[in-house]
Amino acid sequence: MLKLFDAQQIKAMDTCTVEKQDIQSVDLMERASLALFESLCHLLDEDSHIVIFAGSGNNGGDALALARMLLTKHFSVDVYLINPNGILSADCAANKARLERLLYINEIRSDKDIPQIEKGSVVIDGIFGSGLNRPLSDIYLQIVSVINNSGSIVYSIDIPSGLFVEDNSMNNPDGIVKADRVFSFQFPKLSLLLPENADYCSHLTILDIGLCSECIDEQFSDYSCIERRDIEPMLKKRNTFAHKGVFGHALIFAGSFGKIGAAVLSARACLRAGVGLLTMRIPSCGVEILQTAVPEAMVSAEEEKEWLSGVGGISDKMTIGIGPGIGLCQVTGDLLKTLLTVSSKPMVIDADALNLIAKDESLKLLIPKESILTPHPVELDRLIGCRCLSGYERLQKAREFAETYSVYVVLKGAYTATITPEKKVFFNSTGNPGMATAGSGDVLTGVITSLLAQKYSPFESAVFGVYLHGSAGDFAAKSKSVYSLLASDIIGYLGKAYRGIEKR
Ligand SMILES: NC(=O)C1=CN([C@@H]2O[C@H](COP(=O)(O)OP(=O)(O)OC[C@H]3O[C@@H](n4cnc5c(N)ncnc54)[C@H](OP(=O)(O)O)[C@@H]3O)[C@@H](O)[C@H]2O)[C@@H](O)CC1
Ligand SMILES: [K+]
Repeated sequence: MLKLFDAQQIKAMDTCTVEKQDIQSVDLMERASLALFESLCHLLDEDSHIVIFAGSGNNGGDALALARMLLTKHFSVDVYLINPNGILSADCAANKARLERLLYINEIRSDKDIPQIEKGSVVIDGIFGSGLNRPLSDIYLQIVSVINNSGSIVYSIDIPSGLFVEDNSMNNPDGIVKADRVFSFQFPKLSLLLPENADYCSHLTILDIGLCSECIDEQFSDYSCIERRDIEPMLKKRNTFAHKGVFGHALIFAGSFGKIGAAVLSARACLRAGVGLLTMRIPSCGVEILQTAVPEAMVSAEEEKEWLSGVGGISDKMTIGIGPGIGLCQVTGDLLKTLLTVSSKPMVIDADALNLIAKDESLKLLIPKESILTPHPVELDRLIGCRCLSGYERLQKAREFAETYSVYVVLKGAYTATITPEKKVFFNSTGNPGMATAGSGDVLTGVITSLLAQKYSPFESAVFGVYLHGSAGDFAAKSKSVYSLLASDIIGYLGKAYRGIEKR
């Protein structure tokens, strides 16, 4: 699991590593720059012209060390050191001295010194890193504007200059470098996983710079990234003598007139994710459709033709999922209230079930503890009753919600975040933009309900389900492309996603 840290913690681990490994901080900078150099070389052409912008802190120091390394490979390099106050960090000054022996360093002290960037150049952005402590102004704004308007490929060191590590709600969007790729040292930075910052980081590479693991373990963090090695041990092996009764009985409430497709998708996904038995509670208009499309599912037909109004037959043995395509009818809201009242086991709540809860405050208190709620950002905003101005704010509000109601919130997005009742946040690392398509959420509900029915804990059902869903989506995108991917394709690749987890 990759932990995510704030700027102070990063500094503390830096200092701790230098102490524990008995090295100088400039040696750690050399190690970081070497990791960057090796990774970057794969992306450069022999005749690339490289324009490096270095700031006065250690991010600038990294950039100057990188320039020296690129010269050893005979790249054409221009270096601009932005130093309006004439004060450099010690390690930046050390690297300036080393580089000066090999290359003339241009210094930018006023706007007259800002260069035009030659067309076709590759820009390295080493102006500010995790030490940024205020939005950019003056000369820095002008330099960022020149970089962003240059049409060049831009690679940022550690984090795009001008972007804060965590909260950018009060930042100036014009004062942030737009990077084609960010090479982040050791850990991703929280802000790079939030949707409002998508323009500043098209691709992300994490570089291992050998920070001391003891120093990392000492630092507490509420934020982590889930990796495959965290998921693999969760997979429950199947016993030779297993029968369908062992793998749980899911009961999914889904569909309304015109939205029976949502029920079909969640049913198929639930079965493909391995549940033993599945009952679909649907309005009667969907019975033939569902029985034809998913013969493996049982159907509990609602008396109403077009929407759900009654809970039907439920038992304690069943694991409930509710929401895909159910609509917002008052009678369906009443059904949801009854269901929340009579159930004490965790359930999966999605889509219009979340919107119905948002409409009736009293329902929130009825949600069984440890249930899994799977909102997209707009559904989350409705649920908490306010329009969040940033992904960062939304994440904090979702954490408060998860704690207040003792539930797991799966906040869907490019890096879907599973938030626990303890307010811990686990970002997912699989998935792709092709999955931003109709029905993708219905598939996720089916998968998570399936895992919960198979006795995965609510935490495992959420993080494993999200990982599996994303991984199936990645296989689907490889075959169908991100443009043509359908939610049904995700279901089709759930088996391959399982194989991927089971392989090693
Ligand atoms: N993680 C690791 O272990 C390793 C980290 N390493 C690298 O170190 C980087 C962090 O370095 P850092 O702490 O020196 O901060 P960095 O961002 O370079 O500069 C901060 C300086 O800028 C200033 N300043 C701030 N905001 C400003 C503004 N808006 N406008 C103008 N000035 C502003 C502020 O000074 P101030 O003006 O506040 O006095 C301060 O002096 C990190 O990102 C990574 O690249 C590797 O080398 C080794 C391993
Ligand atoms: K940077």
